[in-house]
Amino acid sequence: MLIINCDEMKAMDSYAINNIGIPGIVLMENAAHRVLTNIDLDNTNSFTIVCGVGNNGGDGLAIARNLSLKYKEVNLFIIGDLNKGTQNFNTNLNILNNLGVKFTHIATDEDLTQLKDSLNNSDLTIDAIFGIGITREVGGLFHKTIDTINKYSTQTLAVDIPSGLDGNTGNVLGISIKAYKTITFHHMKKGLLKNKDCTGEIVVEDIGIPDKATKVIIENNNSQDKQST
Ligand SMILES: NC(=O)C1=CN([C@@H]2O[C@H](COP(=O)(O)OP(=O)(O)OC[C@H]3O[C@@H](n4cnc5c(N)ncnc54)[C@H](O)[C@@H]3O)[C@@H](O)[C@H]2O)[C@H](O)CC1
Ligand SMILES: [K+]
Repeated sequence: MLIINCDEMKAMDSYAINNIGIPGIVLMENAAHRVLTNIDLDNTNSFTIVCGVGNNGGDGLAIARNLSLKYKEVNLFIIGDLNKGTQNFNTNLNILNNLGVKFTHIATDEDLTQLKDSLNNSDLTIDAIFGIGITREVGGLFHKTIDTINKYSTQTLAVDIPSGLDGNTGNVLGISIKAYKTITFHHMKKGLLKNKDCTGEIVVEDIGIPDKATKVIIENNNSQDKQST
C-alpha cells in the first residue's frame, strides 16, 4: 500500500488538474460518489452534513446534492467565511442554491443549538469541515462545532481526513472529529494510520487521479531527496 503525505497529495491533485487537464470539479464529484458507495443507502435516510469552505467542504456539498437528489433528508451546515470559498466549493454551493437546497451558516453559538438538534435526529453525520488543508490549531466556533458533533452525532463519517487531525502526523490539532469511518482519497495518508481513535475504519477510494500523476510526484520527491543528501 502506498502511503503519502498531504503535500504529495496536493501535488498529485494539482498535477492531475494542471498537467493532465482533469478539472478539479470532476475529481470532487468522483470523491462525492465514492463516499456514497460507502454508505448503506437502503438503511440510512437522514443526514447532517457539516462543511467548511475549502475543497473538503466542496466534497461535502456535492455529497449533500447527491443525497438530496435521492430524496434523502439532508440538514446542511456550513462553517467559515462564505466570501472565502474555493472555486470548486462555490460551484457546488451555486448548484445547491439553484436547486433550492437550504443550509444553516454556523456563525454564532446559537447556531450550534440547531446543529445539536439535527445531530440528535440524523442517522449519519458527514464531516467535511477540513481535509488535507488544515493549517493550524482548531479554535473558536470551529472547536465548538467539532465538540458538538462528537457529543451528539449518532455516528460520523469523515471525508478524506477527520477534521482537526493532522494528515501527516496523526496529531490532534486542538480537537478532532471522532469518526467510525474515514473515506480517504487516492492513497493512504500517513497521519491516518497513527490515530485509529479518530479515523475509525479507513477506506481508500480512487477518485480518478491517474497513476502518471502519482509516479511523477513520487519520482520528483525521490530525486529531490537524493540531491539534498
Ligand atoms: N482539487 C480538488 O478539487 C479536490 C480536492 N479534494 C478535497 O479537497 C481537500 C483539500 O481542500 P483544501 O481547500 O486544500 O483544504 P481544506 O478544505 O482541507 O481546508 C482548507 C480550509 O480550511 C481553512 N482552515 C484550515 N485550517 C483551519 C483552522 N485550524 N481553523 C479554521 N479554518 C481553517 C482554510 O482557511 C480553508 O478555508 C481534500 O482534503 C479533499 O477532501 C477532493 O477530494 C479531490 C479533488
Ligand atoms: K473532513
